[in-house]
Amino acid sequence: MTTPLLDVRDLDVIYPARGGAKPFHALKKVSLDILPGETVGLVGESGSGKTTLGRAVLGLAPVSAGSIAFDGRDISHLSRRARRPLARDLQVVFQDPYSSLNPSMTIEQILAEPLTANGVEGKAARDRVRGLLDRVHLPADAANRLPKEFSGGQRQRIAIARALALDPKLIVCDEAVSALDLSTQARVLDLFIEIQEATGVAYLFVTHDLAVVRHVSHRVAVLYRGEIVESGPGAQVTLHPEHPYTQRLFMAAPVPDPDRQQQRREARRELLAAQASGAPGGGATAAQ
Ligand SMILES: Nc1ncnc2c1ncn2[C@@H]1O[C@H](COP(=O)(O)OP(=O)(O)OP(=O)(O)O)[C@@H](O)[C@H]1O
Repeated sequence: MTTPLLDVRDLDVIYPARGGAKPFHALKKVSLDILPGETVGLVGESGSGKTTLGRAVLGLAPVSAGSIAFDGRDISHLSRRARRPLARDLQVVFQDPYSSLNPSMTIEQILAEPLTANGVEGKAARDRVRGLLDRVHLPADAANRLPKEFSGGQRQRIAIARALALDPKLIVCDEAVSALDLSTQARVLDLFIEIQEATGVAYLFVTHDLAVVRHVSHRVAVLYRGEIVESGPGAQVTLHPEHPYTQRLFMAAPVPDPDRQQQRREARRELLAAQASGAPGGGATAAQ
């Protein structure tokens, strides 16, 4: 059996009380693993805790109970300093390509920064920057330009190139295509897949967008109010969801195939009718 690259076990995240608000229990006993080279899509409605899980993996949210192991090592409670070397293997691509790149740095400087911090300098760094631009299908002369000279999709390619600079094993993609228009989204998603096929990188793909999760994920986990209510192979969870919350989530999502859309409408009507009559499997759910 392959050892997971990321192994989250019984994770609780409780945000401390602040400004008169009570502590907030954002994740409850969440378990999830990602194998090397695999994409796990994490879906759920707004506020379900998706970003919190990504942030906990990155050391940006408090681990109140449970554990997070990466590449066989417990990283649940590392200090900032102890975490630094992890940046080689564990990277992130955020949603907003407009705020995630330093506007005063050239693309070469942006891409060279993680390289320099890891002792790759001079010609080796310049060659690597050229290779990274090529990897994300941007021209070599992009190196001398500033972020403001690029479109949203191109900026996201630059953010992806930066995440790839040190050949990471896992990238947390937090709503990484949500700010892009649909056709740009599709091209950037295809780029993620192409990069994975070429490098073997794994992704934790955090998204509220079910079309996105269908497109990229080998496996899907569904979060509802801080708990994973269903997980399994992508096709199984997205096409034949078992948990009533997942059924509602996916049936409410538009899909491009009109036949499939019709099937979903009918299945949704049946489910709602079953819920209204209190039939088994149609009513008492964690979603209520
Ligand atoms: N720093 C924080 N302090 C207190 N509560 C927080 C904090 N960050 C998030 N929360 C709360 O935790 C819950 C989960 O938030 P989170 O951002 O993880 O959800 P999400 O599923 O990613 O939502 P969205 O899709 O809207 O980004 C929300 O109720 C949110 O208000």
